[in-house]
Amino acid sequence: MNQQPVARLHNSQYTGIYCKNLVNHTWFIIQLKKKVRYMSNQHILSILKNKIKTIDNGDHAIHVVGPIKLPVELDGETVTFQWYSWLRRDIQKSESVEELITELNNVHYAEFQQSSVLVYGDFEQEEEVLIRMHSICHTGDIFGSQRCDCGFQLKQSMRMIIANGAGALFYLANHEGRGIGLFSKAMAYLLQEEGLDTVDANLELGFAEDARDYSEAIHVLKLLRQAPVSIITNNPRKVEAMRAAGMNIVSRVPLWGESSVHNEKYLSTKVARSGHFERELAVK
Ligand SMILES: Nc1nc2c(ncn2[C@@H]2O[C@H](COP(=O)(O)OP(=O)(O)OP(=O)(O)O)[C@@H](O)[C@H]2O)c(=O)[nH]1
Repeated sequence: MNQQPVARLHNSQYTGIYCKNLVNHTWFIIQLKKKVRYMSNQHILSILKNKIKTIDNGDHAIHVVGPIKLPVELDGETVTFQWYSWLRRDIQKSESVEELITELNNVHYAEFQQSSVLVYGDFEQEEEVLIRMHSICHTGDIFGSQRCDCGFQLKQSMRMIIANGAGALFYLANHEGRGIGLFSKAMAYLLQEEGLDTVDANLELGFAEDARDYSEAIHVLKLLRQAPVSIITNNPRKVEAMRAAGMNIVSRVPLWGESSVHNEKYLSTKVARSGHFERELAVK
């Protein structure tokens, strides 16, 4: 019988070579994975980096992401806006866009609201543009509550901007209940059900009548456009705030909806106590 020569390895030799190969192989896979991850990170970064602008305000930064194409259904038609969102971060140390992106999943941003702006047409260059600084209203904008005119104003200002050919709708997420927050607004509603008006309800709860701040939105507006704008509002304080922040407001365009049994008191209190312009007054 022919005996085939068998090359035998001692166990230890065999295990040694096997381990060496395994180590080489594992090292190779790890390096490959690292490289793929690095390349994919670089790719992801290159997609996002060009779409993020940072406004450095010394103690805080405002990161603005966009434009992002947003087709919106309005009155049975699809209208395309360019959407931007922004994030304010207090600055401990200056932070690169890469660091911001890498950290995104460590911070629970869904717990905090972020604001938006919907831009229509050539907002930067067009001579006459309309803007709306819209304060978030969970009940009016989302549920269609008739206790206020917010839902109507939101949609109507979009229509007005489209009809004008260019403009921007700022949706200000930290303005709920004129700055008191949703939970407090719910309590203000309960007090209103007992006869208090909107102003007294806020005051009784220990808040200012109107605690809104427009500075962040104004920074973002200035990033998107330097030239003068017209503002859609019935609220002279918005106009004053914008002018005080150095915005050139050429005119104000009013925005009144229908009054009903549900919002009558709310609308009349705006004029009687919050200084809103009356419906009849000419545009200023
Ligand atoms: N505190 C409080 N806030 C309310 C009430 N009803 C609506 N709001 C909030 O009021 C804000 C809208 O502000 P308004 O005073 O209606 O209008 P404005 O923004 O000052 O003025 P316009 O530009 O003319 O609309 C939204 O944030 C709503 O959530 C209410 O009864 N109490």
